[in-house]
Amino acid sequence: MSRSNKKTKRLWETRNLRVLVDMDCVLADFEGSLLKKWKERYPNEPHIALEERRGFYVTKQYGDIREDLKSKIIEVLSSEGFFRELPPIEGAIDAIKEISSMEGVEVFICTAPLKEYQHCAVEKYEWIEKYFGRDWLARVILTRDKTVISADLLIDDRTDITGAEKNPSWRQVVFTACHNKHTPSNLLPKHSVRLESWLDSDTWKQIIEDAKKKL
Ligand SMILES: Nc1ncnc2c1ncn2[C@H]1C[C@H](O)[C@@H](COP(=O)(O)O)O1
Ligand SMILES: [Mg+2]
Repeated sequence: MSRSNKKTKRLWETRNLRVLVDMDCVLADFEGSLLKKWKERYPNEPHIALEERRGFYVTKQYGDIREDLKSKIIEVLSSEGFFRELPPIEGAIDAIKEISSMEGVEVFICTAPLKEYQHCAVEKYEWIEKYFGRDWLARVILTRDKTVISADLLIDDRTDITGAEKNPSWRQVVFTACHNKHTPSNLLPKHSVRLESWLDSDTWKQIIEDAKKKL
């Protein structure tokens, strides 16, 4: 086979590695910001320190303390500016830009809006435009069912993702967050790997390279 034919063959045979990246607790500091705003809004109510957080839904853990705290937490989460003002998680923006510039890799931001979507959905777009630029708006997937989205990897903090598709095409990279850091590895999704921090670039680069080899 001639050199130019070989190149053509490679172009036909390879496809991009598709990586979905979650926003809350992966790119944006949802939990830290919620705790800060909760204490400001309700200084006389009990709060749950990040070290004490267990289980994905912060709303449930507050509701377990006292039923009415759940609706108060939802009020803070759904208030104007909550999602727009979330600070980025350390190293996240640079890491995602670097992953997306890697040869043969495409990145989409895949995030679930609150059912109280009025501010949340719009502000998620504003946040992405602010930190990634306007071009990235074409890479946003807003869905409450991530199982139906086709990809190779999903980087997400939630450890019990379910939906209409029983066998999602992606393998999960469990991003460590306050609510899942104590979850033992036997309770993590099948075939998942953990990523502790975006600052651990050796690990995320290895995960991407390993996934590329499996294409
Ligand atoms: N830890 C959380 N507790 C309650 N609600 C949460 C938490 N993390 C995210 N959320 C909200 C915010 C989003 O609108 C949806 C799902 O977020 P996602 O990070 O896309 O799974 O739930
Ligand atoms: Mg999340």
